[in-house]
Amino acid sequence: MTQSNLTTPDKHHGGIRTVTEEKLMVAVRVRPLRNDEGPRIVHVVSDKMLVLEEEADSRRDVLRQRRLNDKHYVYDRVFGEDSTQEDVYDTVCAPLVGDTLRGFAGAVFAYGATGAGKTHTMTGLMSRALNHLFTSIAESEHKSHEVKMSYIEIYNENIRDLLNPSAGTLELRDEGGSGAPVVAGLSEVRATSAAHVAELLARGDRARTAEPTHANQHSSRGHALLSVTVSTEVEGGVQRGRLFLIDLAGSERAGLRARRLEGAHINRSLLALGNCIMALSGGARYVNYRDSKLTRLLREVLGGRCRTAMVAHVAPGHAHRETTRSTLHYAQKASSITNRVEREMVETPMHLSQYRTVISELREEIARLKMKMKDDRTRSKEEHHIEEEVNKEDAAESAAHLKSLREAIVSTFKQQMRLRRRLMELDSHLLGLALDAERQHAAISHWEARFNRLYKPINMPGSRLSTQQSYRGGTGLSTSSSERAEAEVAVEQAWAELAAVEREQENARAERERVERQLEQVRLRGAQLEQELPARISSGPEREVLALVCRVHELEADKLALQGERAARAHELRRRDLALQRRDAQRRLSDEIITRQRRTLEEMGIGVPPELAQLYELYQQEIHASTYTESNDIYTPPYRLPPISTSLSELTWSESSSGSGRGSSSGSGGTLALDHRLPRLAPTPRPRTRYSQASAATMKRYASDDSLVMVAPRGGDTAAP
Ligand SMILES: Nc1ncnc2c1ncn2[C@@H]1O[C@H](COP(=O)(O)OP(=O)(O)OP(=O)(O)O)[C@@H](O)[C@H]1O
Repeated sequence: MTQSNLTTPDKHHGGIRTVTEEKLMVAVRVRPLRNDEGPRIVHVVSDKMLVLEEEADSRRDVLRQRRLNDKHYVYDRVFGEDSTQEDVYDTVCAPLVGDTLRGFAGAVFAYGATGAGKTHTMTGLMSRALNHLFTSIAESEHKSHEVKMSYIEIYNENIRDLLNPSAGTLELRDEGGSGAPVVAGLSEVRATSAAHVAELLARGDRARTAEPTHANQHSSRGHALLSVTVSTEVEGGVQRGRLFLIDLAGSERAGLRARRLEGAHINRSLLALGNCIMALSGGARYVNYRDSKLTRLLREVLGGRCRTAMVAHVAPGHAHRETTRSTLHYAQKASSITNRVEREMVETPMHLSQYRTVISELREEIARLKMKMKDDRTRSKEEHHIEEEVNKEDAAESAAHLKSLREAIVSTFKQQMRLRRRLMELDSHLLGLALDAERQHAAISHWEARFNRLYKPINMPGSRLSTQQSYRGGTGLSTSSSERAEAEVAVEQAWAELAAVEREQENARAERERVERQLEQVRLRGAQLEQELPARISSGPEREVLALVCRVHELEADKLALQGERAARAHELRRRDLALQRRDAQRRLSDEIITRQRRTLEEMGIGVPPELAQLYELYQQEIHASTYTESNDIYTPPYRLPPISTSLSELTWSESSSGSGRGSSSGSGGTLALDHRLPRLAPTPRPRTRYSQASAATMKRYASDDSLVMVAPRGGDTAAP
């Protein structure tokens, strides 16, 4: 990454912020030649140059013509076939890890055709980068680092959470203001050690979509994006560094029918990426990132404040000439992209009410100080000449004392601000922890709902032992062993996370109490010092100093007000996301309960009481109305209540069934036949939006899922027993 420029004052933090303009670092890695790829056409000439052999136009003077046609490419770095994973890591990635710890954003992305070696490189980089990160943290003087990671896959333009694959497809939302899109509902896992990270990565890699292609037996069919965030408490806020490691899917020409859609999506997103690279390299003022989810997500990496490295991959054999040429061309274009790299310093997000309290306290302080100045001015007019006479000999001593008093006031004010800030950080941290805990509870409930379904001995919710045992001991439902294993891992992980969160909550509360006590002491001291002021202030310059202190208070209050609004918005978004997830989980659970109840009624041959039938119908309509809207961008339910089989709707509720202890009563005996039929469902409307299309597909899936379809009893038009 070639650096140029410049250092600017950091308005927000009173310090110096370094802003550098840097070119994207471009490296090319050539993987070893395989037997089935024809002769070698790529030759690494030096660690910065390679040559692509071109075909001669005629058979005469082949050698000479080749030499003329051969194309030389120069990059920041070229890795030959015998390069090791360490070589690539040390050159490309290691510097970015150091930057991440210092609050910068860095990214490495692997580009190239299918089978060219992207995943090979990125797997090596990911594990090395995270190990390096934890080693550096252990050696660092700052002990307040927090590492969080998320891992997603974009496959067929759908975003999946590789650390929580059961969450389904996630939405990409544009967050107002910052411009950086947000993946709603994405799990950010707190990573505690290198071993923990290795386990998370392995889990994520297993969840990736891979299939054989003509060029690669284990081809990754989606783009994988690993994001690691390191937050470090520093004076004045939290410094946040981010590292993105991106393994792009490889384009492929094969026309296999089954892979056409997938290929189209991969090519579309890579084309969009290529277009962005071309636009950025040409210095275009407008770059269209919106053509694919990949480019929307990579906006920051390509044209933002990120220090970025691209590792282009090529296969050296003749069979891949066209794709190799195209990769080398894009890589060359990419080397002229420049990013404006900045250290990211974020004020810890805090709840608005916390800001309000501090702001009103500051304003009170300002008002009090102003009063003092006024009082003093009045008094000094009246008493000025007397004071001058009486204290002439003490003037020098008084000035020195006043100076130290002023310094003590400013210093206690600074201490107060630092402690208040710390308090707000801790409150915010506690809020975040509460959200984390909720998230873990939601994950546990999710698996409970899937595995402990309804007709088994009920475990007390929240009981760790019972939940964990239920996965080991069996639930009595037929679930595959791989699903059970997945559940077991997920639940254990969630409980472990929850325990860590609870420990952290205890620590944060203890720390909060300590800071609160300190703050009280400092405030008392400040109040005592201010008591001395009216009697002491006698000169214009001293009054000016006091006015300045007021101004500092005012500015601090305004700044906090702005931060408060921003933080409140971010917090509200997070809260809504979580609420949506929970509603969705509750809805799914209700659907499941209703479906199973109806199925049981049917299997046992019990008719449906009319009131219940009406409720079923209302529920069905309600679900339909709330999920079937034309522009429902925010909430796409992954499940729909399955359609009720027509024959079931013709079941009647029979009074006579009460004799066998199954039915319930109303009216006179006998079959209530047609008057109390289960209401028919409203006809399924034609899908109009992509969401409703997805829902229609989901309905279809339900209909073909044996475990969920309700089958009416054989024979007979009505099923009354
Ligand atoms: N530098 C290398 N040294 C040794 N083997 C390599 C190297 N690069 C790639 N390979 C091997 O080549 C094969 C294809 O590599 P890989 O899966 O990384 O390709 P890819 O570019 O990620 O392909 P796709 O886009 O289809 O996922 C793998 O078997 C991998 O182990």
